Amino acid sequence: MTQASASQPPAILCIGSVLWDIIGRCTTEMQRGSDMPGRITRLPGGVAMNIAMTLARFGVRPALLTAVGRDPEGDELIHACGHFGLITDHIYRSEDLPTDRYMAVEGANGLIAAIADAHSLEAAGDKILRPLSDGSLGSEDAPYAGQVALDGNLTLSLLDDIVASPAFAKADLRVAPASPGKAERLRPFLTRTRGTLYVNLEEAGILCQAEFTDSETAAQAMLDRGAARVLVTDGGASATVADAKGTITLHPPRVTVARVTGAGDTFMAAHIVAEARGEDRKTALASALKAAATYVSGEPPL
Ligand SMILES: Nc1ncnc2c1ncn2[C@@H]1O[C@H](COP(=O)(O)OP(=O)(O)OP(=O)(O)O)[C@@H](O)[C@H]1O
Ligand SMILES: Cc1ncc(CO)c(N)n1
Repeated sequence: MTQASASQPPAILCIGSVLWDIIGRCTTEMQRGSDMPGRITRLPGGVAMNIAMTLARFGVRPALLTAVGRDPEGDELIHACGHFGLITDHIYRSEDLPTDRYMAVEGANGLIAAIADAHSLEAAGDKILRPLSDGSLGSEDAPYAGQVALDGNLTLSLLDDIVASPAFAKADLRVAPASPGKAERLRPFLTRTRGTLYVNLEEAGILCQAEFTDSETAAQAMLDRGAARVLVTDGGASATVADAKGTITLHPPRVTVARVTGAGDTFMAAHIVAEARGEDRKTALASALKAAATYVSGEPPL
């Protein structure tokens, strides 16, 4: 695997959770208390990692900013990140914090339950951002001016610092909630009118304390609450991009659904890449919808 030279800035930074996903899968339906045979896998995961891996599939080479322990699990995770072509040089390696983990149980009836243990990421706090001030990726005089994908596993207080920090003043911030349960953490992006938010209809509802039935109404409500720019997706139904220039709503192509988990990450990564290619608002939205629909249909994206 090739290593990026120190002088070559990464195309995009992915900041947030990078951890081991431990997923138990069972092919029959499960309920609370079920004890079933199945398969248990361990894979690199975390929202920042998932976005980075998806970006890498689209041909860009992201750098990760996260906390990873100096334990054997951490060494293995760093090695796995390198295997996917991700830049790991700027990751904060903690002596005393263990590598984070996420655990989910999936039955034939979908996700039964999941626990995200991102305590080390939370405990590391702004230490993960040091490369943006120590000169390796940016400094006070020359803040990082590229694209940044942020994940909602960062604490509300760190997200709040990021939107206000001079280190991010020039960055093109793109934010995704980790889960509907953590959507609340994105509130700083509403109050500070900065960045681009990628949410599904449910997450838009949580952020606006409302219930929406279509992406356009949800996107408009997010702007009314202070968001600078927002993309709202709604599965096989419409998706909307909205900012001060107005709103555009398009539908994804109709596909047969083979898998759904990861559709949101694919949409976000494809949209970031489309805009980096210089596509206009409508074309970039159409590209992202098509890539995510293709992913959902089970074919490789693009
Ligand atoms: N049934 C579908 N038919 C066509 N495209 C789909 C379908 N479901 C999802 N997609 C594509 O994926 C995009 C994102 O889907 P969705 O709104 O379900 O995201 P999400 O809820 O964040 O996904 P995730 O399951 O990753 O959390 C949609 O805008 C669309 O392009
Ligand atoms: C922290 C965390 N890790 C992993 C996932 C799924 O990969 C998630 N939603 N959140």
